[in-house]
Amino acid sequence: MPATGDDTCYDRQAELKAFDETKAGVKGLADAGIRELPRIFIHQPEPLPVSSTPFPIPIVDLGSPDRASTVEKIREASETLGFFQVVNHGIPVSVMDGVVEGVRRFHDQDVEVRKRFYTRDPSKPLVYHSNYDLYSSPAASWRDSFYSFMAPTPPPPEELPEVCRDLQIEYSNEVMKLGRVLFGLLSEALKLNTNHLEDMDLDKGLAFFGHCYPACPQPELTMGGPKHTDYGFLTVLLQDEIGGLQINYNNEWVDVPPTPGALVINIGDLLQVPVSSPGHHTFANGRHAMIYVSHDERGTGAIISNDKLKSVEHRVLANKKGPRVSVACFFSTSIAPLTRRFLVIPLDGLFSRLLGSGNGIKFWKEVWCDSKPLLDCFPRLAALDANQDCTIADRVKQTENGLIFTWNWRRTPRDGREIQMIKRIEERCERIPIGQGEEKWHWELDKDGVFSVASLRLAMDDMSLPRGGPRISENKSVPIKVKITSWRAARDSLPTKINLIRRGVALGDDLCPLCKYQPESVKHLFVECDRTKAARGAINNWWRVLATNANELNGILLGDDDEGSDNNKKLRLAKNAIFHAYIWAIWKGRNEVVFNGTSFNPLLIANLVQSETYFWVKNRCAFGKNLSWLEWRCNPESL
Ligand SMILES: O=C(O)CCC(=O)C(=O)O
Ligand SMILES: [Fe+2]
Repeated sequence: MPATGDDTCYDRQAELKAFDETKAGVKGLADAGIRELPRIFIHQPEPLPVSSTPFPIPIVDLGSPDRASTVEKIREASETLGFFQVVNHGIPVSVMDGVVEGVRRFHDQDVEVRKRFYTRDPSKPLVYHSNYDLYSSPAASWRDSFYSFMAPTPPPPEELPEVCRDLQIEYSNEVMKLGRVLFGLLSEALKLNTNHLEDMDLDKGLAFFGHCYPACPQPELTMGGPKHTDYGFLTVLLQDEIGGLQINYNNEWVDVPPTPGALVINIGDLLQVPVSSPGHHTFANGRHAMIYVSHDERGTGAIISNDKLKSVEHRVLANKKGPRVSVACFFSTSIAPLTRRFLVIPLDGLFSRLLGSGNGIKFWKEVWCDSKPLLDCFPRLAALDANQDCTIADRVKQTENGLIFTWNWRRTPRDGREIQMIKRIEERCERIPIGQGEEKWHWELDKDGVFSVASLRLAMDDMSLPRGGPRISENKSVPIKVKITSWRAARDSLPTKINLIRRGVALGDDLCPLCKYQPESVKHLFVECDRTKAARGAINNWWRVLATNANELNGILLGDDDEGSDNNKKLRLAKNAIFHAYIWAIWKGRNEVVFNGTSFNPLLIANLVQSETYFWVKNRCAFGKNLSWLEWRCNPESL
């Protein structure tokens, strides 16, 4: 049995750090000729099977004169697979081959040269590292990458690595042109004017990623790239001849074999954006609402594809052959301060699902009592069920005397592990309020719980216009998603355990997931909990901004109500940003404990607050433009 993350004897964080500090990436391990994978790379077995029959990923000929049929093919592929390939796309083969070679050369450089680019600081013109989520993912992947934001504002060429700079620029320019063509076709596929998506500026921001998947000694134990969906609008992927990319189609992994001359195109989360029908269960995939706001930032919302186009899960297998090289270009708005006409609102936690009898939800296959489907958490047990497609109502019912389970196993479960797993599932079910009748989605920002774009806009206005109750901060240095979190904390509407219980959600206990000592209210979590006090202490070791002994949430920011004592506006803004970052980082850290079982580390919170606020001040405030990381760390008062 391979070692996994829940083996407490091993200091995973220390191993991750040691690996990261080599700055040599996975390539360094492969070059050293290691035979056995370090345990940080070992993944849990994947529950979904690999498809036994090859499934062709459609190839769309962009040179075809029959536009209607091209649009139709793209529509069909984008609505089902979320993936297609394009040929005759206008990018010369020489440019494609050139950029793959350039990326290969980058990763082949001497380790000392590579090290100079190795960083986790996203403000650098070129970021090179192994596993962007090294410290947060359950297992590291056998991949190194570098990336740059090539549009709307590319870095000065001299900041890009010499071995691939020209190719990176040339290829990105070509992808930008292709992007306009693709967004035109996608607009038509959505029955909109050809220019619709381009006019919304979806084609304006581009990130270039150069991935390298070195030869792996034990590919069956790890992944080249873990399963994920792409965050942005649209991805243009160029892979070399080795292969390994797979997509999840009907709960099977299907290969996307390399096709010479073709590019792989896939829909990202931001183009899917399902919000208008939150009752629809695919909502669990959609993490954001994209509101298109007209020029005065007060127009009506328009949702882009409203769940028509699919952002589909994919992964990359590790391989004994290698290194495999790929170039992924993402059109996205999260890049740079692209345009102020978009507001991307994170919807995590703004919807909560109120379960009915569970008649329409698959017990094993859909997300309902955990952050993943039970099939992913308990694949062995799911395989033992005589009907893996059963609904929640088939397996569990709420009665006056509590929950009644109706299991239907192929054979009697064995004592020991299997019985234990059944107990664990039953415990999870106990935490979820199973009711009667239909499922409902409760929209947190509306008192009736009903979602509409209008209610979202109203809530946004409510946050920004002068009315009673807490208002959303006007501090422009702070991103909206962060301000929403602190606004919700101030109006006591974050789903802490106490608030969930108040809303009738039956939880096992009401204890704070961090200290496990006091009930988790907003006030406890952000103000009273010793763990978050420690985080404020750690932040104060750098810059004394937050009170550790406050009695109320709005007493945390030191000096906030004594404006006269601090007449430096810049400092006031920066300190206020730290307050928002603190709330946001605590909530994020708390959710990681609850949903991913990670531990809460006050020092990491302090680091996150320090680095996030640095980027906000630097990128979002005119006065922060020339701020250096060193100044921010050593002498923030010098702002
Ligand atoms: O390397 C590949 O084939 C896929 C990369 C990918 O999925 C990504 O960068 O998001
Ligand atoms: Fe991807």
